[in-house]
Amino acid sequence: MQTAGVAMASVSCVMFLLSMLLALLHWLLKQRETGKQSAPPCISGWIPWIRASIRFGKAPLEFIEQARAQYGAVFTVVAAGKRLTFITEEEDFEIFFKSKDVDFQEAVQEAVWRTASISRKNFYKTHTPVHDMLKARLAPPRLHLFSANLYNEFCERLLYLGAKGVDNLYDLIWHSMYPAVVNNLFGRDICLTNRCTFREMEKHFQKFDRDFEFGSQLPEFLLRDWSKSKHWLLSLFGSIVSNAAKLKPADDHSKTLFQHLLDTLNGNSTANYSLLLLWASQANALPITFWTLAFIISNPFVYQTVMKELGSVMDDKGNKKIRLKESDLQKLPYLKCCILEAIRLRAPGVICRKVMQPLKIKNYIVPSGDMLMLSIYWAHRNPKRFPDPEKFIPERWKKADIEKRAFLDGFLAFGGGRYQCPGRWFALLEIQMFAALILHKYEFTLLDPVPKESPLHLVGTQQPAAPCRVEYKFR
Ligand code: HEM
Repeated sequence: MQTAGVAMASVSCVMFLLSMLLALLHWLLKQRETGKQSAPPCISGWIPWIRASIRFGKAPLEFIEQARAQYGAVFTVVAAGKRLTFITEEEDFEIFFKSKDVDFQEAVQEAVWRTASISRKNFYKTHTPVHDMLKARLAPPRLHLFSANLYNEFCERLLYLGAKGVDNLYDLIWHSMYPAVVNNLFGRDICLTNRCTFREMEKHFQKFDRDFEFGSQLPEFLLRDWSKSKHWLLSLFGSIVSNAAKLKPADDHSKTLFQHLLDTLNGNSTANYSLLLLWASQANALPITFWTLAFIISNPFVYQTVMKELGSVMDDKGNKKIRLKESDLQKLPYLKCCILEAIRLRAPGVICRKVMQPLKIKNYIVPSGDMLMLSIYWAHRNPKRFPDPEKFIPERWKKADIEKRAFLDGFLAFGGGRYQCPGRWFALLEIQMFAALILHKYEFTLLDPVPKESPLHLVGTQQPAAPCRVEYKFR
């Protein structure tokens, strides 16, 4: 009787376990089915994975557009083991900038560690205060604190160009603009910007900038040259930081942006953040200045219109010392339209956020852990927003209220949301001031066609794919 009872109990126990197992199996199958249905199309698989990675790595910008045409508005690329989910339609961009289920800091933290050796702990402690300080210090009401000094720095650098010459336009901009802006933000000659020591710093910074994207993703031992330049720059900033601490002015208005950065960091990762600030302030603004000047000089009607406008604000002898204040720049709206149009055409390849909770986009569920990617470069080629999108048409910006610092709808070059680019107003100031001064002082002739943009990089604005020589002489 007892044994029969035990046997019955064991059978029902087994039955119970079996039914639980079946239920679990059924649930798993269902999950797989719904998962399959709802995740965005994924470009992966064994052979295609390698092929996708290689194609993606060789010309990532083109790859995004081809994948969109083939797979639709939302798709995932598995590249170098990471899931990157792209959204390409404007109606989905609000989720990217505003959803609480996506995160900026989680998206960039690893890249910040790889490029500037800022630990996760230090990053979370300091990132938001640094961002807020930069946003406040570089806000429009404070730009006049930079402009007089920036003007003097630019004038001095332009003296080195002499009365005439031939040069690659990109190099010419680099050598004139980079030391001037670094002096302006960090303090005069504090970052080796005097003529003798500048070349070494320039060499390391250019190497750091060129492979920044790879450095942000790969271990350093795979990028020996890049790593050498990174550590050279970090150790340079190590000594700059300790010197700067001794020279700190007490008055708030006399401090450079760099000194405000040191105050905010209070000893945490100071050299590391200084390197990131140097990179963020140069990596996009310099190529955009190149494109602005190249587009203007190569287009006779635009060039003439810009020069007419400049003539109405500055005296017409380029080699005389003229003054140009921040308020004068407001009298140059056409030049500003040219800059904004150049930024539209050469906007950053992608920006990203990390998905923290499964995210519904269209009929798909994007799994947590994915990187959500938005290509500003392609968003700026939406013909509904920007008719004839590939053409350089400064006139399209007449519709924007430039005086009130409003951009055109659909223009996203500076990102958006909580961590939008804090340097955007300073960027527009420096590019406009530099372009006004150099165009007023020199007459330019292009010796090469305007090059195409390099398809290699996704992070930041595009660099020219080939040299572009110009001849310049005093007006
Ligand atoms: C035309 C020039 C520039 C362009 C197109 C540009 C664009 C951008 C973009 C797209 C982002 C990412 C925003 C996001 O993900 O939503 C960014 C971030 C940033 N930009 Fe700019 N930028 C420019 C110039 C500058 C300048 C001149 C500075 C400094 C003086 C600067 C400082 C920064 C910093 C510090 C960040 C990181 C913000 C953070 O981590 O919180 N940028 N920029």
